[in-house]
Amino acid sequence: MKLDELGENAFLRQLLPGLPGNEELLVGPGDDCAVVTRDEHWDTLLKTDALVEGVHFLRDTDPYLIGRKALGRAFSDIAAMGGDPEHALVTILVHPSRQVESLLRLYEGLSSMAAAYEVSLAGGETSSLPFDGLALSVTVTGRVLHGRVVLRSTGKPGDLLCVTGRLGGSLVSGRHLDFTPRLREARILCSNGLLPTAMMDLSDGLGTDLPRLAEASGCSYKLNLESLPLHPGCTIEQALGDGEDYELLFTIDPEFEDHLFRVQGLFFPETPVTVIGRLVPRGSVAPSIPTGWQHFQA
Ligand SMILES: Nc1ncnc2c1ncn2[C@@H]1O[C@H](COP(=O)(O)OP(=O)(O)O)[C@@H](O)[C@H]1O
Ligand SMILES: Cc1ncc(C[n+]2csc(CCOP(=O)(O)OP(=O)(O)O)c2C)c(N)n1
Ligand SMILES: [Mg+2]
Repeated sequence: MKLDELGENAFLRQLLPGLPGNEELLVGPGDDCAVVTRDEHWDTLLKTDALVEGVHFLRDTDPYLIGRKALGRAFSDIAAMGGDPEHALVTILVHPSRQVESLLRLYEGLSSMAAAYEVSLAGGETSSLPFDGLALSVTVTGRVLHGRVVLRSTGKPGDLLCVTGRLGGSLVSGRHLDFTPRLREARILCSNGLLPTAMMDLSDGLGTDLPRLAEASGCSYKLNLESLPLHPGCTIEQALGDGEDYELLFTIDPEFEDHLFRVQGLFFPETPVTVIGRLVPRGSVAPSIPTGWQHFQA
């Protein structure tokens, strides 16, 4: 069977359950990052992410922005676990005809994003690609306080569904190349006595990622489409389907709603938080909403 007949989700459902773990692996495939034990204070987060010409950026995209996006995407996943990034390794696969200067500029982008969060670029790998193109793979490690990691799978029926920022139009606006990973907001949400019950980042679009969080948490969901925080000029369909918002989708106990907005107003008033619905017991009919991005879709 070909991948485009199966689709990304079904392929991963087939692939992931058989993979080996070990005693130190606390959270394996299925969440934004893997979690591994470190010491009595910290757990380690592991993330790898690919960026491919023609899929995530175009041939004429400024390489500086490609570099920033490559690392920013992985940082967004670290944020979604309630952690902080520490080190990065970068693999580049590139056709020999490409300009050296463009790769150096790509590394300026990587370096600027790394430096902004005091992350080391600790090494990587370079290989030639036997056909025209450029692909990058970024692996990032991070840390999270021992026992305080926030998973996708721990939301409870009744919890409020919340998003940071605004949604939609990432490709047409160019925002998919120029976003701030929500590390600061996630850190604040995970301290200050709030601790989201579940969290993930929005890379494939709310229409794909919300059902993933709900399913992982063993819940269904109610979504108030009118409440979605749209980027100016965007439609509800775009907010659900465009993807690459790199915002946080998280759930909290409704008891903490007032506290959430006090904390947001005090510590990150520039980033809105919006309640967009709630988790409900599984069995309730999930609304049918347009889905977002899936690799290998024909
Ligand atoms: N080729 C693979 N081998 C092992 N695990 C994979 C592979 N591809 C994806 N995964 C795992 O599947 C889950 C979903 O992947 P992905 O959609 O890329 O996550 P995210 O949207 O958070 O970046 C992740 O936990 C990831 O580790
Ligand atoms: C040239 C181009 N076409 C389409 C898109 C839109 N797009 C590409 S990948 C993607 C989804 C996110 O990428 P993925 O590799 O699935 O990230 P992950 O879920 O693994 O974090 C979207 C919306 C784009 N950014 N650039
Ligand atoms: Mg994806």
